[in-house]
Amino acid sequence: MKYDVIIPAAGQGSRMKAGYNKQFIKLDDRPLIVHTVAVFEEDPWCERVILVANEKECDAMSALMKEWQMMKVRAIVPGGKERQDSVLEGLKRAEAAIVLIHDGARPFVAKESIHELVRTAADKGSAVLAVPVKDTIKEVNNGFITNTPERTALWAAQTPQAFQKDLIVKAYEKATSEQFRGTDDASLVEKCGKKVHIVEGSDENIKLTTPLDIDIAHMILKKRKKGEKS
Ligand SMILES: Nc1ccn([C@@H]2O[C@H](COP(=O)(O)OP(=O)(O)OP(=O)(O)O)[C@@H](O)[C@H]2O)c(=O)n1
Ligand SMILES: C[C@](O)(CO)[C@H](O)COP(=O)(O)O
Repeated sequence: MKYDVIIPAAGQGSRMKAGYNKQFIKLDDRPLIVHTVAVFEEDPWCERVILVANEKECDAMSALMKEWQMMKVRAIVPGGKERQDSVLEGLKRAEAAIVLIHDGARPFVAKESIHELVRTAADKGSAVLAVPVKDTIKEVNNGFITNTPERTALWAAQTPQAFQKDLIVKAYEKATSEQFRGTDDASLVEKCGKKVHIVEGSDENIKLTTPLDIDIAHMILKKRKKGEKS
């Protein structure tokens, strides 16, 4: 089952406080973005990788992809102000009937999860990886708790998020015309009144967001080298 993947990597990485885009942080021998792209380079189901980069970093990304022989990277396109703007630019270059969208900052997604996600999206239209929430979540206003939602109904969305191409293109068109802003891609499809399916992911599929995540990433890499399962 074939798919294209859009990898938005055009953020600033401001919460990482590295002083430069976190995509270039080295984890063992390779920069973060190379770890992420390599997952798809090595997946026979993946046809094309469309990488979205900061305008000023397109050349640097291109040099990295050549250096690490990431042959499936067919386009490196300049991104936009927010993640949603960057994904929209990437979507213009997608060709396959199934399109995945995956954060450049999530290098540890498992191939088995990707395949289950692709199968579900091909069958049902759209699917996202997610994990059940472990903490109790509070809604807060002006420093006071206003609600404690029932935890069994709460899941934390991850990426990849997978869609039939026509569906996600239409969802992005509608969001653009209605100026709707979502923090993930599925929320744009939900806005169209379509059902999005959940595929249970893994706690290892972290998004490297703050400095502590770098330590966690090193721990995951070490564990994987030893061949340990989570
Ligand atoms: N304008 C943007 C903003 C984000 N992203 C990408 O979307 C993914 C998830 O976003 P996040 O982890 O929030 O990254 P940043 O926006 O870089 O981080 P921060 O919010 O801390 O600046 C990242 O791979 C990031 O590069 C993007 O392509 N274009
Ligand atoms: C898409 C996402 O990774 C799902 O968890 C997340 O919402 C992206 O976060 P961002 O801070 O909006 O980039």
